[in-house]
Amino acid sequence: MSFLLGLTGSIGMGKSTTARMFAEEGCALWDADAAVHRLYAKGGAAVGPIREVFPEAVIDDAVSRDRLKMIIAQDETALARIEKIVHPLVARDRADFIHESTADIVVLDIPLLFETGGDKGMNAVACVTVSPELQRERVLARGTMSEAQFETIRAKQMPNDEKCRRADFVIETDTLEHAGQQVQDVVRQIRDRLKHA
Ligand SMILES: CC(C)(COP(=O)(O)OP(=O)(O)OC[C@H]1O[C@@H](n2cnc3c(N)ncnc32)[C@H](O)[C@@H]1O)[C@@H](O)C(=O)NCCC(=O)NCCS
Ligand SMILES: Nc1ncnc2c1ncn2[C@@H]1O[C@H](COP(=O)(O)OP(=O)(O)OP(=O)(O)O)[C@@H](O)[C@H]1O
Repeated sequence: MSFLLGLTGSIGMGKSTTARMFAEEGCALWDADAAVHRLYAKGGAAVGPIREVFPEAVIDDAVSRDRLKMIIAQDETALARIEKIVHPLVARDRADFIHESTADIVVLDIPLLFETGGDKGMNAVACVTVSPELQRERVLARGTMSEAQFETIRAKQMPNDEKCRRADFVIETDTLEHAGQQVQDVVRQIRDRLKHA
């Protein structure tokens, strides 16, 4: 059984970038957002259940994220109803990945790890962090979200300092070089632990 390292952090804090650094160190990588993309795509397991609740969110047999964002902006109960459909499907995808993996360390990139109680199933948790100013700048620079959408998502997430307090490792994503050094250090510590276990 692989060592399960949860990787979390608030929106735009650098999870995906840091996750790729873990993959470069030989860890297997599972990405919750990528799982959601597969579930929403044509043939994905979320398409049918979403269509039943929000028929207007499905275009060409795939879930439209733009439509979902419009629905969420107009109806404050919508996100919770979407989550109720999506989260169990994501959990199944993750369990299958862990079951099939042969790597010594599996890194699970999960934005809502603490919010959904997923941290309990991990051997350790790493949290990425950066200043709120840089976070905002990075998210808005992507151009995929308005300021209001960013604030809605951020308000729903556990504050980042609390996530960092609860994590076993904190990785500061101020520069790529600094983050890379911290990733190597975390991997070294875990492999040392596995050697002596
Ligand atoms: C709201 C949606 C349509 C926005 O899509 P979009 O492509 O613009 O953004 P993306 O999915 O990359 O999300 C950006 C970031 O927002 C945060 N976020 C996304 N969904 C949620 C949520 N339900 N609660 C809190 N934060 C969230 C995460 O940090 C995520 O990484 C999409 O995120 C969605 O369908 N969310 C519901 C499913 C879900 O709960 N996903 C979270 C991972 S399991
Ligand atoms: N260590 C770093 N140094 C400099 N820039 C970084 C670093 N990590 C991430 N970034 C930049 O910050 C932005 C957000 O990073 P990334 O997409 O990895 O965040 P995320 O936490 O996965 O986002 P989300 O929660 O929205 O999915 C990107 O533009 C990325 O290039």
